Amino acid sequence: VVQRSPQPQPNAQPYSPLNPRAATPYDEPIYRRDYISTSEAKPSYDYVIAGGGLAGLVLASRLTEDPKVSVLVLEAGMSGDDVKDQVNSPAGAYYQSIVGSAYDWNFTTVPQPNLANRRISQPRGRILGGSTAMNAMYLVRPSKTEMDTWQELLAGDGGDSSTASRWGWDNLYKYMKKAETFTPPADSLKSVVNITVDASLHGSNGPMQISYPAIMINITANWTAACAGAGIPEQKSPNGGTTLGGFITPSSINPSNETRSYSRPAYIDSLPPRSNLHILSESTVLKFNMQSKQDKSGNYIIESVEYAKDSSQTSNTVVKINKEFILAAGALSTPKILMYSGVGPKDTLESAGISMKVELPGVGQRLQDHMTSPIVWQTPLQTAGDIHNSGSDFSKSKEFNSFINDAVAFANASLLFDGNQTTFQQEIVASLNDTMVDKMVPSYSSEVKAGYKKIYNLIATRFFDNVAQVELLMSLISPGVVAVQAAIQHPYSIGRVYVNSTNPWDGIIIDPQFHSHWADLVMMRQGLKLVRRVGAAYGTVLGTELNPGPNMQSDDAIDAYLVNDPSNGANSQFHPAGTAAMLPKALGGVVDADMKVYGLANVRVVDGSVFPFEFAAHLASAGYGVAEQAADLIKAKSYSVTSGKATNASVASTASLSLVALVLGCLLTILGL
Ligand SMILES: Cc1cc2nc3c(=O)[nH]c(=O)nc-3n(C[C@H](O)[C@H](O)[C@H](O)COP(=O)(O)OP(=O)(O)OC[C@H]3O[C@@H](n4cnc5c(N)ncnc54)[C@H](O)[C@@H]3O)c2cc1C
Repeated sequence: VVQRSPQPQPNAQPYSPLNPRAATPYDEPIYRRDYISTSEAKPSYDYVIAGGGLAGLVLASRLTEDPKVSVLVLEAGMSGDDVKDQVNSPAGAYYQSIVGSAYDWNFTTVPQPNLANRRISQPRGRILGGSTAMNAMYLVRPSKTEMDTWQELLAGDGGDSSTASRWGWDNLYKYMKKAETFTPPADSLKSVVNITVDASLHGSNGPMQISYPAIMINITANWTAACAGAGIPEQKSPNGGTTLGGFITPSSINPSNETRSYSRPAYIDSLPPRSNLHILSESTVLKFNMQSKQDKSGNYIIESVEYAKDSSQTSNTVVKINKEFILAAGALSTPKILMYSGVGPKDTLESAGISMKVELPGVGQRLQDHMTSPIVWQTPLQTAGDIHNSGSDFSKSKEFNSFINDAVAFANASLLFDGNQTTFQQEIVASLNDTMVDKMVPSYSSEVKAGYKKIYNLIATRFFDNVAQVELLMSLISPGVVAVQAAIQHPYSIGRVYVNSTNPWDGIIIDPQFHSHWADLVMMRQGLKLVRRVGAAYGTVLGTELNPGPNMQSDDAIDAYLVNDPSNGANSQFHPAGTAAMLPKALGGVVDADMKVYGLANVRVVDGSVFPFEFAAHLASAGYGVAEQAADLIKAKSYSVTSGKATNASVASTASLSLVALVLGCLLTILGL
């Protein structure tokens, strides 16, 4: 085990708003005063946010920087105070995980026909902090090519080219950096493990702490060399616009106390009390209510939101909206709230018996996820799992509890096919036709289908070699074994989430249609072959291959393993996205570049639902960037239910200045001056 020298503790200092250098004051009850009980909730707020997860807490924190603005966060899950030690410990993500507990929504998909009818597990955080309280803490950004493609998609097909650039690389990168404070690894780690660091690619003054664990397992030392041995070049500038290559990625770890840095400690617990911010846990948002009339632009105005503690509550609690309602319930739950409020695809709402207010066919569509599967070897060397199982003093130390997997590599199609990818690519491009699209896309809408076709072509051409198709991740969490996963990054399969009742307490139906496009299985199979090449380059550090096993060499055998094996075959990497995509409406979009839901005057979606396609990255960094930018957009211009229009912040302040001038003028006249 390589250990880093002790980190300097931050000097005792008063907590200023979002002081990024402050250790988390998690244990100091004084900082809990933003959390209220149901009876303390006010009848109305300027902004009501559904979901206190990644995006919801970023928004709550940023919007209440203005003391004149009032915000209520409604979080379905519990606060998490009872499990804070489990959540705070990075290694706790493996050894005392809240996945599968009452703090998890414990979603599963419907049986997936192309995966031997397996139901695929989809954990999601049901706790303040959302999925950032249970995630694996990898900090990996999407690539410039992907972000700039998002911008391009927003600018065409009737989109707005003047606002599209917000979602291109330059701007989103600025906001991803705004969210973070980066601390480089200690020299003692760098001298053993090849970690390439360019601090200029990271933020230096944001609430999220981005760093490295205090210890790394020796096997990690050979990661980049083994990748190079398999033909994957080292990525020397990870997270700065390109991801292709092998590297040790930073994690969302607070190095001052070796704890998980996630949206709650970073954005809320580090705040001084704010009387304008109310956070209500154990409060599930069920639906929103809109006025019967449309405004001048033809959009419906939302006037209230209904929520309840649980299904035994006899009538829902209603809170009024002064300005806007923001959906931040995550990619699997945000579309559910839209649908139960009467906004969504006509056929879904009709068959569920929900009265349709706004037809928006893209709601719940475009569901995609990264699928992953490992090769597992025995190893004679010590793993984190061995240390954990030993029960030694070291296994209980703060240093060991900071352990987290962080060796990754991103490979494009030429690497996966050893330079022979052209035929595969041509077949993918050639297989796109209307018959295939009608079969693949579970929607009646020509707009949703147009979006699928356009993005499919971009993935099959522009992304094919310039952007990673597969991520490799090394895991050392189990005793006696090393696992390296291959996770497909740009699936061609597409699915949906939908509802089939009028009762919002009924579960969401999740059908990603995994592997419904033949190319996804081929890409995963090639990924596993590349993993074996990395394993071979590792040499004697890795012993016998346990899974799928040395006998499974043919394409058919690997495919069968991926399809059938319940625990090691293809499973979710837990990155669902796209169900309220930010795209032009003509491409099946649900929100515009302002994050406003088409057809609604004052509802925005700010969470992983808005990503228009899967990025070749873990999704949290992009999520923080999106939420940071959303806060600025809302601060600059937001809707007022009273005035019935959106007001520009500078116009608002000019208006209030004019009012002051008018009052002063009247006073002076009255006084005869
Ligand atoms: C097990 C796991 C491991 C992961 N590992 C990584 C990783 O290593 N790196 C990475 O970058 N990403 C990782 N991710 C993904 C990342 O955490 C998510 O992409 C990110 O948290 C999504 O942010 P969000 O704001 O969209 O949703 P969330 O963070 O999930 O927040 C949504 C919140 O809304 C609440 N909510 C839902 N419905 C309602 C309702 N009706 N009313 C009120 N509240 C509601 C939820 O309880 C939750 O708190 C992982 C995810 C999981 C589950």
